[in-house]
Amino acid sequence: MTPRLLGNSLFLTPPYASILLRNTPGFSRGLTNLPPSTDPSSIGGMISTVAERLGVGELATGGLQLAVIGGFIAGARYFSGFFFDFMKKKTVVTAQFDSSDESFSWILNWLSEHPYAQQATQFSVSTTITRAGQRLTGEGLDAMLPPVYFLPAHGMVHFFTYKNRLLWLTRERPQTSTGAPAVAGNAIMERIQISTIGRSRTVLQNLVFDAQKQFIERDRSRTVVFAGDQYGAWRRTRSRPKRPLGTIVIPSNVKQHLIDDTKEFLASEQWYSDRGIPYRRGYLLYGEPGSGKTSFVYSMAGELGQNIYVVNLSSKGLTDDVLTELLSDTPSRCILLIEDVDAAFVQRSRGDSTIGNNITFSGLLNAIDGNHPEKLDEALIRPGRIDVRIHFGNATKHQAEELFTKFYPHLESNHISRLASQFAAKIPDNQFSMAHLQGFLMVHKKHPDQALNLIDDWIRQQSEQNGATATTTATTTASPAIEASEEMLHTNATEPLMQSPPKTQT
Ligand SMILES: Nc1ncnc2c1ncn2[C@@H]1O[C@H](COP(=O)(O)OP(=O)(O)OP(=O)(O)O)[C@@H](O)[C@H]1O
Repeated sequence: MTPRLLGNSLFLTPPYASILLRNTPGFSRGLTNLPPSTDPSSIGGMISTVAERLGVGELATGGLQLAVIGGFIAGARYFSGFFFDFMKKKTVVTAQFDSSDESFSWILNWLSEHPYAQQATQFSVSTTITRAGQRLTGEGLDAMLPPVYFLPAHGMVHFFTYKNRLLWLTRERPQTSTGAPAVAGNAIMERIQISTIGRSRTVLQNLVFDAQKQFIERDRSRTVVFAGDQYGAWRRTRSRPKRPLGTIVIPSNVKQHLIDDTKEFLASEQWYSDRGIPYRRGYLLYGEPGSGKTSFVYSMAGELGQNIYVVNLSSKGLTDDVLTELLSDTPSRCILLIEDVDAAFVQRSRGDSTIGNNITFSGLLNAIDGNHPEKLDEALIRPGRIDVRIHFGNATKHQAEELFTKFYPHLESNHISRLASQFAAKIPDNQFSMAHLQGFLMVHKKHPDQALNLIDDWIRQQSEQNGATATTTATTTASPAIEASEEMLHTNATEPLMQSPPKTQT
């Protein structure tokens, strides 16, 4: 191999030239062993001639040859890469999807349903479709089995067709300049690139829109839940089948009132805008654990066709700034679910300025109000922040009866309503949470008669256990947090189940 030939091949076939350079270990050694050429038509010969005219010695002539050839090759490599990129830009369109973005999930979902992914011989198997490490789980057809997604494998090129066009795809994990895997959030970043020949990007754009539509379609019958992370970004965490409101057992007048209230709110954006009032409505759900507060929010989300954005005030890493960032970044229409708000009341009543870990009460108000410092001294519960308060208590007899009936929908209605009223008659009012009763009925989910026969024993057992717990609690000092929160709950326990401050709209 002579430098001249190599030089020619570099310019004539750019892509191969760079491979040649990388894969020819003897090349540099061969170069250093080259004697100064005497052929005047070769590059070496030309250099020798120039060197002779300049009166340079033989050793120096060899060095000069090396320098010129080295420069020549470096230049050739640079220009070949440049040329290759230039040609690629002119002839290939590429769409890139990073796992830090929502669109990555659309593409993965689309790919998992594309015939190519079903037939590919090199494929990866996943039980989740991840976006920056966030799991989309629990979406299998069978609730007991996780879903399985078949996806094109990493680190290779996959060819497939879309609308009669040949496309190719690569899936890779990008690296940082130090060679470490790039991360997005707390997960290793992934990148998908889809390319096709041509200069028009219409085909790739259509693919993206198809993928988006398919993804949204899948979500239509589901409620999608996003959680705020410590960087102030919303991450999709899961989607759940919509829970019908009928499965939530609370007084029907309250339920209906809330449905009407929220629907009216959703229809009055213009009204708020005309009066310069912030377009939001706050609902405070408070009361006993396991009384259906969270379930009710999810059902309302399904009923209203809204997604849920959850911030937990006790989560680590949540600061005032992060909270403000999150709340200012919610979509114009959504349900913002702020969990553990009681932490705010409890610690404020103790005189603490911080809630949970790193956020302050004023920071919370700030974030809710859209960052208006002049409102900081106002309490959290006032119309405009919290417009409706709903108390969720332990199960009443009436709720127990309804829960029982809903548990056995397949049984003959007269029979089941007779059993249900007998069951309810045995349940003491306001003693057990709905979650607790649900747990008992789950054990007898196929045997309502058995449930009725065993409920007395269960109540006795629970009362004994509770008695033991109560004694233990009485002998230990209750934490100030518990005392304070009790105070607040008791104040409201005598109120009707739902209270609504005077409406702003008349
Ligand atoms: N009123 C209710 N109607 C129907 N199911 C209920 C009701 N209350 C509780 N449940 C059931 O009990 C379980 C727990 O309910 P949920 O998580 O909604 O309670 P919660 O009030 O939000 O509790 P916590 O305050 O501890 O978060 C759920 O499976 C739910 O189906």
